[in-house]
Amino acid sequence: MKFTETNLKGSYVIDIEKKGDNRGFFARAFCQNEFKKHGLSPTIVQGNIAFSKKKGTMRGMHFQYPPAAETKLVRCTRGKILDIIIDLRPESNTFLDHFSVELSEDNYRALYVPERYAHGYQVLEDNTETSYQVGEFYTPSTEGGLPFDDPQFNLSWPIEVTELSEKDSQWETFDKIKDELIQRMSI
Ligand SMILES: Cc1cn([C@H]2C[C@H](O)[C@@H](COP(=O)(O)OP(=O)(O)O[C@H]3O[C@@H](C)C(=O)[C@@H](O)[C@H]3O)O2)c(=O)[nH]c1=O
Repeated sequence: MKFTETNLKGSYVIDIEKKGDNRGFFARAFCQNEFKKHGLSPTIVQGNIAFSKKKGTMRGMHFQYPPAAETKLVRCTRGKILDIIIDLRPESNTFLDHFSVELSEDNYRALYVPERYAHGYQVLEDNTETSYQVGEFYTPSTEGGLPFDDPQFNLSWPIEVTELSEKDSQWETFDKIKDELIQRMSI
């Protein structure tokens, strides 16, 4: 696996290294030892699949507050997404900066999202499937979110938004939750 740290410390784009033969290829997609060597948490407690029917569908921006903050290892196993993360660690030099990357069935790319980051993505093709492993149990009582179009972040989504959950249409903007977020994200 090839680990490339993004502009946001601790978050990584992970590419596979294919071993091809007459049948196709083989590639390692996760390894506890390699994760540890690069300083990534190797803990996985749940694995999730999300299927989105329609191009333009938006999911995010989501996070869990400590003590249930979670790492995510995100992959797009069918179709294509534009994935964006926002650094919500108050002590970080890149607090409130974001990073975006395209993940697709063709590029086999994964994104490792550290704890205390917001995460979201837009689906770029019909019938897109994401598959991701998380480092903490789903804990709805600690769930938080920000609007995908929060003016604070000026995120650049490539296409028109066609579908959004009710929950994701109701997150308060960063401006409104700033104090609470900084307090709860401080460790
Ligand atoms: C995330 C999650 C949801 N659910 C349930 C709650 C609800 O009934 C249904 C759909 O949940 P949501 O609307 O939150 O699903 P979704 O909007 O796809 O949520 C996901 O979005 C991306 C961007 C992330 O980063 C993920 O961590 C996760 O928050 O599934 C679980 O049972 N376990 C889980 O881990």
